[in-house]
Amino acid sequence: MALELRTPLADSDLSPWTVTLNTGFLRPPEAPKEEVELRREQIDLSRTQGVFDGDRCVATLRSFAQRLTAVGGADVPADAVSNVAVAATHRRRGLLSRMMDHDLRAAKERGEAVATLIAAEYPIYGRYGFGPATWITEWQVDVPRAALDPRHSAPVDGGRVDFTDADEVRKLGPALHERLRARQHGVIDRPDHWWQTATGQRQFPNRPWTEPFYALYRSPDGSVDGLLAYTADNRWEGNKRPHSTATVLELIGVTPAAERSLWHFLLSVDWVTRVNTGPRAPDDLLPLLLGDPRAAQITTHADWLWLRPLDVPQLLETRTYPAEGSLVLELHDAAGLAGGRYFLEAGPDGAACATTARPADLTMDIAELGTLWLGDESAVRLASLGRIAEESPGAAALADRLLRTPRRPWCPDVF
Ligand SMILES: CC(=O)SCCNC(=O)CCNC(=O)[C@H](O)C(C)(C)COP(=O)(O)OP(=O)(O)OC[C@H]1O[C@@H](n2cnc3c(N)ncnc32)[C@H](O)[C@@H]1OP(=O)(O)O
Repeated sequence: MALELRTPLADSDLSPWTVTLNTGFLRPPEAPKEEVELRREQIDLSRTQGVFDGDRCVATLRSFAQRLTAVGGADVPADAVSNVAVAATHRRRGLLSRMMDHDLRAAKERGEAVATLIAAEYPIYGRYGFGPATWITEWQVDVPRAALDPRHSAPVDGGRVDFTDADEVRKLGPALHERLRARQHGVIDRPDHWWQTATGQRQFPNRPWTEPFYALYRSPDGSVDGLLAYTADNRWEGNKRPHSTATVLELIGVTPAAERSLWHFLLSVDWVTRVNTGPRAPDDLLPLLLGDPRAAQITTHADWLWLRPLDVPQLLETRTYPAEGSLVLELHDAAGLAGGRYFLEAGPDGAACATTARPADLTMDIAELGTLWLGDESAVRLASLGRIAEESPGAAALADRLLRTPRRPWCPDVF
């Protein structure tokens, strides 16, 4: 029997679709009523695909509209790809390729500048034109060794840290996050339902929920500049010695003072002897805020947000550039979505990008532009690896002067 790709997904298909997704993600192979209800509210069925073998759902993929912050703080419309699963009984028959092709073409037609995803495994998505664009580092901090100045448990700048609750987080968090989005490239927007699930107001039935501790940092003028959410176990060693681990679910600050104050606050909570930071930008301030930076051991360092360019002029004209320069980029795109030769003229006052007949300075696959666009990777390094061809001498170094950023991009969210 032919395998049928259904999109938009019918409401009645949502239950088998959920079972297939959960099975692929090695979660209990069921679709509890509450979970289906939650998905019905949160997902866009018109952008959801299911492949059916007769009555059986054997593959899932969905996308949704997202905003992604470019270098400089403006954002671009993105096609966020998520919930990709193919039943183990039907793997390696091209079902992912079929669904991805359908999704990317639809995104291109809608005018979205880029597709985004967080890859379960590194080798899956490069073939579709995605390149890793941001990385994350997780640290585990040995608190006693961190040698913190005990006076720093309260903000040193006249600001204050206060515990708060989920209701207040839902009230104040979105505006704070919008300020983060306007200053940190790589951040994605958060729909209302993100705040509901992140604060336990709506819960997936098969995922255990522990109410976290919340704290807000307020600057001396009273503005809410930082938010911390963490859980802590309550463990003791023999001889009544506390040995608790705090795990950060969220720590965002829109000023260095907010970040510093929230880290120092968390590291001074009594009984906490270990802090797991969760996924941070690799250049997070944390280790250098410690008296002994070696107290922060890296536990994970991994690729995070992957980007697949769909509209090259829109991408290159939306971001900012620290220097003047022009480059001709020859981009190969096997899927025929965004390839071509583009002339970029960029400078601190703005940029223009359009197709051109001029000779190329750099030739690369479209995935490499996905890797370069947020400024994290070096074109010189990619040229050394043979992933970029330098057609005119010095073009890779010029690309680095134009594209790279002093601080690294960071996407704090999973989707
Ligand atoms: C954004 C997210 O949702 S990430 C979550 C991804 N999902 C998972 O990891 C859940 C478990 N895995 C799966 O469901 C499936 O194995 C998938 C979705 C990863 C792949 O689905 P499939 O339908 O088997 O992929 P498909 O047959 O279209 O493969 C296309 C090509 O990618 C390759 N490929 C697919 N998955 C992998 C992988 N995990 N590692 C390496 N290569 C892979 C295939 O070998 C094939 O190569 P070819 O064209 O050279 O023959």
